Amino acid sequence: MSRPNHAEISVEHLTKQYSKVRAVDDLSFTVHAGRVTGFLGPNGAGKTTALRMILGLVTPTSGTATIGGVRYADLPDPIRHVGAILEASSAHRGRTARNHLRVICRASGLPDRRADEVLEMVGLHTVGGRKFKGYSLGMKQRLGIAAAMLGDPRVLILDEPTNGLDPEGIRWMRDLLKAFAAEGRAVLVSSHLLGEMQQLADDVVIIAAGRLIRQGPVSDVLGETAGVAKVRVRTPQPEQLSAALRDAQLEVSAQADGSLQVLGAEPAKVGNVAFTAGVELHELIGEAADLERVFLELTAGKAGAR
Ligand SMILES: Nc1ncnc2c1ncn2[C@@H]1O[C@H](COP(=O)(O)OP(=O)(O)OP(=O)(O)O)[C@@H](O)[C@H]1O
Repeated sequence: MSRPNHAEISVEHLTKQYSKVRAVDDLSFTVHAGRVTGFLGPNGAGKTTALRMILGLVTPTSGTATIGGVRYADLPDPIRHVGAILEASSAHRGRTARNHLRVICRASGLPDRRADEVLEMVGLHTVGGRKFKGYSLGMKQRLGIAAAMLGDPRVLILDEPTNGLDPEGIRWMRDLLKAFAAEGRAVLVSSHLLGEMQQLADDVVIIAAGRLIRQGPVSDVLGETAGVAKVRVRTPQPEQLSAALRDAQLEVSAQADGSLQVLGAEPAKVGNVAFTAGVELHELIGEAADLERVFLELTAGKAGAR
């Protein structure tokens, strides 16, 4: 067997049974180096439990989670391999951000200057001397990322990192994580915000009720459910067009605003059907399947919270 990439996360048959709840159920997936992997599932799906098992904070009932082939607990110098944020960063309220990071540096055998380097990376260098208690939630999130990056890790694991960030902060986070992955590192980021993942992730792992629903490149997962692609079309001859579209085996429904919605077709197909039927079009808009709808479709009937 070839040795796994040192930044690859491999989850195999991971299961966590609490007394009554099976929080994670025979879950297997791989997080590849050089890619951002979105870990998606409704609230209570088991994301946090799975991440905590990868980080050695929760003991699995069965199964394994390894990073570069090694369990987290067996990594010789974990801060240099894996950076993680499990919740908005917390620090001593009266301590400055810079001192907070320096404390971690000293405890981990890293040079003090590393604190300033990561503050610069996350755009907090001008406020590094301010006390933590004055930090906004967005600044705390940035500080959390700074702390996760101290050891220049090959792997970054983040649980809902955009919670509390404003749109500018979300864009910043997205660019940072993409740049991190582009350097050949692995990024695993959980979220229940699907639209956000669509813009951030290269791959997705979708779970519900502790079980794997889908995994793969975002484009494949969206493509698989191309049937949920929608086209909105406006015409002065809606009856004629509806009939022609149904003849072409497409699903059509009239909308309250007078337009028609066609499911499972590309705009070109709808345009072609209209042209062949001699129907005039005033509007033709394709709406790509978004992750939100794919997600609802894939997890239908599989409640997240148990
Ligand atoms: N320590 C625990 N003891 C008992 N049950 C737990 C424990 N931790 C989690 N659970 C249960 O396991 C299930 C999965 O929880 P988990 O927090 O992993 O989900 P999640 O996908 O991260 O959800 P959220 O997005 O809401 O954080 C839930 O039903 C939760 O109540």
